[in-house]
Amino acid sequence: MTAVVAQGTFDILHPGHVHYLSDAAAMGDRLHVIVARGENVTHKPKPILSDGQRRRMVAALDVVDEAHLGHPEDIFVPIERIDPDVIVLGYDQHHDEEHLQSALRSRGIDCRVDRASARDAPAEELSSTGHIVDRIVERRS
Ligand SMILES: Cc1cc2nc3c(=O)[nH]c(=O)nc-3n(C[C@H](O)[C@H](O)[C@H](O)COP(=O)(O)O)c2cc1C
Ligand SMILES: Nc1ncnc2c1ncn2[C@@H]1O[C@H](COP(=O)(O)OP(=O)(O)OP(=O)(O)O)[C@@H](O)[C@H]1O
Repeated sequence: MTAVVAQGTFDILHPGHVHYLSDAAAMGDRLHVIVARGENVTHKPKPILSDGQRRRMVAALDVVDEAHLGHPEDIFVPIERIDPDVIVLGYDQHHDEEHLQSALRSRGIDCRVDRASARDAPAEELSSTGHIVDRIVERRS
């Protein structure tokens, strides 16, 4: 049984999220998703939806076996509990594979790090939360 971990913000679900999570699910038998706490999202605007709502929406996806809310301070706490065989990063996530791998090793966590593929979105599709929010603001203002 290969346990896989994927993680992200997942604010306002779109087909890009489904692609990432389907890709991650295909790399093992059981997919766990860690949903980032809003307070820890610092590289882009804070999520619109609450931590609990984002976690519940991710949990409702077919490819997801378990969705966990992230730890507020230490990202390795949920990893230690889940004990995955592989962590699958999103194709564009800023986390560095080598750096993450050595941090895992120094915590005594034996797990490899892989990356999901990018997705070719059809032109009419909005597959970025930032673009969906921009479109809403443009249409409603
Ligand atoms: C292996 C791994 C585990 C993570 N676990 C958590 C966690 O437990 N709690 C959390 O808030 N964020 C966690 N994150 C980080 C988020 O997914 C996200 O990268 C972070 O909240 C910052 O968002 P931003 O990078 O888009 O600013 C984890 C990231 C990685 C790579
Ligand atoms: N169109 C896409 N194709 C492939 N993977 C995607 C796509 N959109 C999102 N993902 C993956 O899903 C991960 C989790 O999504 P997250 O909600 O953190 O970011 P996002 O949807 O790209 O948001 P934003 O547009 O605000 O940056 C992303 O880091 C990314 O790797």
